[in-house]
Amino acid sequence: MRLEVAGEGLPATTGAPVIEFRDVTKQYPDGTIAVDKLNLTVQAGTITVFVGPSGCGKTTSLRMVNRMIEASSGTILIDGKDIRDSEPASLRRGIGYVIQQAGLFPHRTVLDNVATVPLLSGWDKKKARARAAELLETVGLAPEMGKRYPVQLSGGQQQRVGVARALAADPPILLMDEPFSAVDPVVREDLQKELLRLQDELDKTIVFVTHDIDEAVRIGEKVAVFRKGGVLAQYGTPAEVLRTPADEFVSGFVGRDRGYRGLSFVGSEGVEIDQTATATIGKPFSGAADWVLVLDAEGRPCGWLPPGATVDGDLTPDSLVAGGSLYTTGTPLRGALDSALSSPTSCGVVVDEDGKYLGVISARKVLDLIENHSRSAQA
Ligand SMILES: Nc1ncnc2c1ncn2[C@@H]1O[C@H](COP(=O)(O)OP(=O)(O)OP(=O)(O)O)[C@@H](O)[C@H]1O
Repeated sequence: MRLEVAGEGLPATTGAPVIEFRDVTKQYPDGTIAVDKLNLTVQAGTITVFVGPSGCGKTTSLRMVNRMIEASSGTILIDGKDIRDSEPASLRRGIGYVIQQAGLFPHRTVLDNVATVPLLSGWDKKKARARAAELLETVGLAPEMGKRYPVQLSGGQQQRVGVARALAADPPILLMDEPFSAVDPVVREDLQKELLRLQDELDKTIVFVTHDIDEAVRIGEKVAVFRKGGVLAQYGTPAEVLRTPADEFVSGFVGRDRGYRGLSFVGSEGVEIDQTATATIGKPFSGAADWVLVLDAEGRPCGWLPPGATVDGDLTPDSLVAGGSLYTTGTPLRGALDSALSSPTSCGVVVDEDGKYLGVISARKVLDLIENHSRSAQA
């Protein structure tokens, strides 16, 4: 039986490889040119994102790497070796494949879904299940989820299982085709963060397809923007694509609000931090006319005390209004804006790397910095 699971086979032990597309074209039998003379190098151990509008050849490009689709002309090399010199089945042993909706087997438990690849590789059941359980933990799923069937999981959980299954053979390459597009934005952001965390640990060469530029710049170390006809419009770091779009098509695709997106790459230099009134939890406090930021004994922010709130004796967490997100100094400016906008006082709380209070930053000041930044970018 041929199972549609890429990455099947024996564990691969080589490090992260380089993938090179050299003059790769794909023309379908009906004459459609899906990919047109693609030249691109996916660097070892990076997450490279293929992004572009629908029908621009992203999926075709991705599937040519594991030979689910054969190129019409040109060459794809993995670590310098032409993929046509490997049997598709053996090639796919080193390539995990994750798709939208996870593509799990509905009649197998989650654990058995993940164990599929090791079992196919001849592992005994016990060992394969132990490996599967380990992988569920790696992708952030509780062990008891292993007993469930896919339909009993949320979309986000199913995607995690899909990732665990693709990782089961420890393939050095991971191909991910719109893996997170069927889940809601909050879960999607969680999955993106999780993928970045995983990649820190695993060091794979990952090619990730999406039509969402926000997703591309969030997770990609390199971004390849495709246009209709399978033409590569620009290939660069997210900052390069956002700051200096190669042409009208890319700047249109990246969008008018790219100034805001670009903040992800602007450091916090020039951010002025102010001080605000603070109080400490567990200590006596009688209230104040303005907002007061409450810290724990170690100096970490716990929340805000509203103006005019009276406290009878020691300050307790019950009397606090939850703060917004915290902004860690030295991280990109976008976090400062998020922090200011999510704060009940419109002042974001700035902390050091240990999470200890340093000061506050007003939304006004962040917005001024954004304006200066976009003026200098335009210049
Ligand atoms: N089997 C096929 N036969 C003919 N044309 C095809 C075939 N598969 C894809 N195409 C065409 O090739 C082009 C590229 O398709 P592809 O699926 O690679 O694009 P995509 O960028 O991944 O799109 P999407 O984001 O919508 O998935 C499209 O015009 C598509 O209609």
